[in-house]
Amino acid sequence: MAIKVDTDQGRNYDSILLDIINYVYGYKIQSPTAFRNAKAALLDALGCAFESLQESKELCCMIGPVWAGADIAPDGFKLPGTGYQLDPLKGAFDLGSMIRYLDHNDAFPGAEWGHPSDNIGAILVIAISDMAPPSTLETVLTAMIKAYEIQGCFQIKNAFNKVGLDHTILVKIASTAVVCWMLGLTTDQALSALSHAWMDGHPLRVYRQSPNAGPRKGWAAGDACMRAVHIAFLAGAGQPGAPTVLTQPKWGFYNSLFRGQTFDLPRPFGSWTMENIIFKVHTAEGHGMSAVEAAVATSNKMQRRGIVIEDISHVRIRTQEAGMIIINKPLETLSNAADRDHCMQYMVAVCLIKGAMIETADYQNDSPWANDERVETLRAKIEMVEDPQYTADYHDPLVRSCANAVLVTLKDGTELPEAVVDYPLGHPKRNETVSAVRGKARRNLSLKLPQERVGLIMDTSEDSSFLQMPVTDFVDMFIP
Ligand SMILES: C[C@H](C(=O)O)[C@@](O)(CC(=O)O)C(=O)O
Repeated sequence: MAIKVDTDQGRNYDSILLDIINYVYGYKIQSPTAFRNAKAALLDALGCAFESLQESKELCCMIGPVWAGADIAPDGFKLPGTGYQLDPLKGAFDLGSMIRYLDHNDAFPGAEWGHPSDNIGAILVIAISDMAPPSTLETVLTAMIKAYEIQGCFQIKNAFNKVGLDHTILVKIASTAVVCWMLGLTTDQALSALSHAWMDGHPLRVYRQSPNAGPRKGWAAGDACMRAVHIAFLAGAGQPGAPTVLTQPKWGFYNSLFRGQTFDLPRPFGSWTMENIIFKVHTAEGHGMSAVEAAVATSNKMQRRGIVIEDISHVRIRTQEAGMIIINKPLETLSNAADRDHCMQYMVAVCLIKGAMIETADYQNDSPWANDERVETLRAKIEMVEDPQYTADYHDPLVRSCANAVLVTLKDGTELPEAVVDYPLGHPKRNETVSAVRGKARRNLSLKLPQERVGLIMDTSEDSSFLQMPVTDFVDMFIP
C-alpha cells in the first residue's frame, strides 16, 4: 500500500495515523468470510438496537431530539425502530447507544476488550446523510470491516484499561477514520480529523467497574460515535490537525495518557477482526459467556439427579484474567442492570437456579431475579479463580479461547463433574454461530416490526444483489 496523503504537511503525521488512513483509503477488502460476517453483524446490531428500545426504559429516556419540537429534522437520519428523524450527531449518539445498551452486541477480546459493532452508530448515519455521496451496502460493510479491523488490531496488545481509559476511545478513532472516507474528505482532512480524535480527552473506565458501574457504559459508545462524526465534520470544514499528536515528547498522547508507552500493532490491517468476531448469542458479558453455558449444563445435571440449590455449599469458576478484572463481584451491592450484567456471580447464580440461560430482562431492576434472596445467597458462595492456562489460551493467536469451568460442591462434600466450555456459542470456532446470530436478529427485529417485514429483511440480506442495494432503501425497512 503506497501512502496516498495529499500534501507534505500530511506526510509529517505520526506514522500510525498515516497507516490508518492509508488502510482506510487504499485497501480493498476481498474476504468473503469478512463480508458474510459483516452482514450478520449489521443485522445483529440493528436487532440489538431494537431489543434496547423494547427492554430499557432508561435508554428510551435518552433517545430522540435534544429539545422538544426538533422531532423531525428535514432530511435527517431516520432512527431505526422509531419515528424520529434526527440531525447526524444525535442520530449517531442514539443509534450507537441503542446498539450497545444491553451489552448484547458483538465483542472482541485482547489486551483491551471492546464491541466493534459500536461503530455502526456512526457508519450508518453518515451512509444515508446527504453530506456523503449516495452509498450502497457495499460501502457500509466495507466501512464496518475497516472500523472493526482498526479497533481489533489495537485491542490485541494495547491495554487502555491499564491506564484507566475506556475502550470506546477506539470506537472514536476507528469511526473517525472510516467516516472521513465515507464523506469523501481528502486524506489530509482525514489525518487532521484522526489527530483530533486522539487529542479528544477520552472517558475514564471508572463507569464500567464497581462501585461505579452504571448506565454510562451503555451510552459511551454512542458518545464516541457522535464525537467521531463531529470531528470529521470539523476537519471537513477546514480545521487543521496536530501531526505529532501521539509522539510529541511532552504533550502528546503517549506521554500524557499512556504512561510513556507507544502502541504495539502486531498485525497489518486487513480483515482479520471481522473474520474472527465473537457474537453474543446470549446476553452475557463476553468473558462470562462460556460460564453461563457451563452453569446451565450443571443445573440440568443437578435437576436430573434431584439436587436442589440449597444443597450447594460452594461453586468455583475457573476463568481468564480479563474475567477476573471485569466481572468478579462476589459481594458488592448490585444497583442497576449495567452493574448486574458485569457480575459473573449474578449471571451464574441465575442460570444455576433457573436451569436455563440468563436473558436480557433478567438483569433489569424490575426483574424478579434482581430481588431474589436465593440469588444473593448463592452469589456469595461463588468464588472465581484465574486459571493461567485459560489466560494464556485467550491471548494465544492460535487458540483464542474464552474459557470458563464451573465446579459445584455440595454440602455433603460431593463434587459434581466440572462443566468446561472453551468456546462460547457466538465464537467463530462454533459452527452454529452465524445461523444462531441470524435467529437472534430475526427475534429481536420482530420486537418492533411485523413478521412479513422481518422476513423481507432477512431474505434481502441473502440476496445476491444485497451489496448493490442503496443504504437508504435498507434503512427504510427498519422504520416501523
Ligand atoms: C467487551 C466486554 C463485554 O463483553 O461486554 C466488556 O465487558 C469489556 C469491559 O468491561 O471493558 C464491555 O462492557 O464492553
